Amino acid sequence: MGGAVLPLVIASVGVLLLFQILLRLRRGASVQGAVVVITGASSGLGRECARVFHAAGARLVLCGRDAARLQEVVQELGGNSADGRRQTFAPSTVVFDLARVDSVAKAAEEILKCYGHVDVLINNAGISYRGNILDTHMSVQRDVMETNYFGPISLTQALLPSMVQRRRGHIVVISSVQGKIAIPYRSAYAASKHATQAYFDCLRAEMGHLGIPVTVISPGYIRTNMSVNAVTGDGSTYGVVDKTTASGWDPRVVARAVLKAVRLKSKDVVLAGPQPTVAIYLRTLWPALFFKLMASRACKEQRRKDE
Ligand SMILES: NC(=O)C1=CN([C@@H]2O[C@H](COP(=O)(O)OP(=O)(O)OC[C@H]3O[C@@H](n4cnc5c(N)ncnc54)[C@H](OP(=O)(O)O)[C@@H]3O)[C@@H](O)[C@H]2O)C=CC1
Ligand SMILES: CCCCCCCCCCCCCCCC(=O)OCC(=O)COP(=O)(O)O
Repeated sequence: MGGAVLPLVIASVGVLLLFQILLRLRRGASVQGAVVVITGASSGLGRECARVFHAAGARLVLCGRDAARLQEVVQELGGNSADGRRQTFAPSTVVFDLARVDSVAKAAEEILKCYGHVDVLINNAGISYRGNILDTHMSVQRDVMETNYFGPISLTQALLPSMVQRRRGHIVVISSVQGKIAIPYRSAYAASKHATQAYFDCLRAEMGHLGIPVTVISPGYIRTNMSVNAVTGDGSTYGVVDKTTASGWDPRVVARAVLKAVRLKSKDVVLAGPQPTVAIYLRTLWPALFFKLMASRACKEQRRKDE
């Protein structure tokens, strides 16, 4: 009896590893010719997603606030072309400000006019924040919420009816590790990402029977301009490249993971190293320790600021 245990364990581990390898090898559905809308496509992760989805043959609608910077991306990606392997398409652009929620419905109409429908909406645009709660204006808390939460959900709700009608479509949102754990001096940002996680989890459940998948992607730090563009407690721009951002993941790696998640119709994906991943589990399994660690992190950061 005892002699049979070891081979059984080895066989089980082998089957599990094989299963993992097979999971990794899955390619999922193609995005060739699919209409993919990307918000925040003018820089950072959105721009890399534009490159990756364009190369995969998607018909892109790129969104942002700055027409000139969006055009730069269009120029870089080039016009329609076809080689032996794949046809690529010149992207369209739609310019609008997600924080002006009343303008989003009109933007959605413009987006729909590009190709008549949307196959994949990637809610990527967002802004971060740096500040302590005591010194943060309520207007800043609201503004971050408008850009990161109300804007994306307005766009989603404006595009959903046409997806429901076609019984086709896919909603993706770029949240953050901070949609799963809250860290000190990020109240506005973490709150907006927690709200995002909750809304899109509800949407996934409600869209399940209609066959419209919802994917929430939660990256850790990514090497982009996000810390430079972050807003502070008084509404001014932070303007600093944080060490954590500079040493973050390469946005190309994250963009490829976004494409993979779209192809596999994944539900919830965390793209982060061991520390943030462990922190997410700790928050649920051992909250008291997690809160202690966050309090000590807050003290350390405060001391650093005081020095
Ligand atoms: N960088 C990081 O460490 C991480 C980033 N993320 C998430 O990734 C996403 C992309 O951020 P990232 O690329 O890093 O940052 P960037 O600052 O490089 O890009 C942000 C993009 O969002 C757009 N944007 C900002 N505000 C608005 C608005 N009001 N209306 C329309 N578009 C807007 C910007 O467009 P423009 O200014 O040209 O109008 C820009 O294209 C965000 O949702 C962010 O929360 C998640 C985890 C980590
Ligand atoms: C291996 C042992 C680990 C023990 C775990 C201890 C807990 C450590 C806390 C780790 C906190 C991680 C925070 C990660 C935050 C993050 O990745 O945020 C992503 C962003 O959205 C970045 O935005 P920002 O504006 O904050 O730069």
